[in-house]
Amino acid sequence: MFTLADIFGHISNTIYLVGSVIKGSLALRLSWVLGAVAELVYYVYAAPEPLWTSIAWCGLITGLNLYQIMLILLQRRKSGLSPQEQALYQQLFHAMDWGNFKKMMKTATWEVLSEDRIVIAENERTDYLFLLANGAADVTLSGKPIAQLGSGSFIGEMSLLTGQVPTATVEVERGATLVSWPKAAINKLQQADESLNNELYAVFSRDIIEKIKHQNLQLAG
Ligand SMILES: Nc1ncnc2c1ncn2[C@@H]1O[C@@H]2COP(=O)(O)O[C@H]2[C@H]1O
Repeated sequence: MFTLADIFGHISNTIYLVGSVIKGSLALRLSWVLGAVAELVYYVYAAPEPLWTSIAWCGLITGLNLYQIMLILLQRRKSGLSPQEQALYQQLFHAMDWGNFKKMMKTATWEVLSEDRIVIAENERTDYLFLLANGAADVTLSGKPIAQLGSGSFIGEMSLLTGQVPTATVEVERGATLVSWPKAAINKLQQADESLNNELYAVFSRDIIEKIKHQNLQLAG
């Protein structure tokens, strides 16, 4: 039969376990705090007398992690970027300097599509670069499907790089979260800052490599 102390011991270790599986330093720190608090209760009731040395260690671990959580939250607030933008940075733009990414995000517009939308049509000049932050899109050429795009894919980066007309038609599915930039704003940033320009090339290269890898798998399969 479990005693109250046993239950808190198990709760504590379950929290540590879950916290270790979830990605992200904030989740890990939170699990350390919650786990240490549950462990502290365990040490109060596990023996006839509270185990003061272990309780003191739990208190110290809780305090240090609370301090680190505060630093992470302060850093996030100072960064001036929304949690969505920060997630985008971690996922796709980490090759870019944080300040340059912020400059890019200033010219970006976020939108959740209420219906399917053709954002780029083959051979028709477009004034925008898109990023599918979340959702799916179909790429067609002369009406034939050639690829499917998932979260984290750029749309229109090829024509932005070549200066030519778009190579395909892209229809984004309803419910998708789309980020868009006026190409003129991106070009202006590229011309004003060589490092930003190089970093953007690195980001696009990664995207195009992923597309080629995906295409290769489709061709092979
Ligand atoms: N084979 C492909 N796989 C994935 N995406 C593609 C493929 N061909 C074209 N695209 C995307 O469709 C877009 C059409 O406009 P762009 O040529 O500017 O940029 C293109 C890419 O973003």
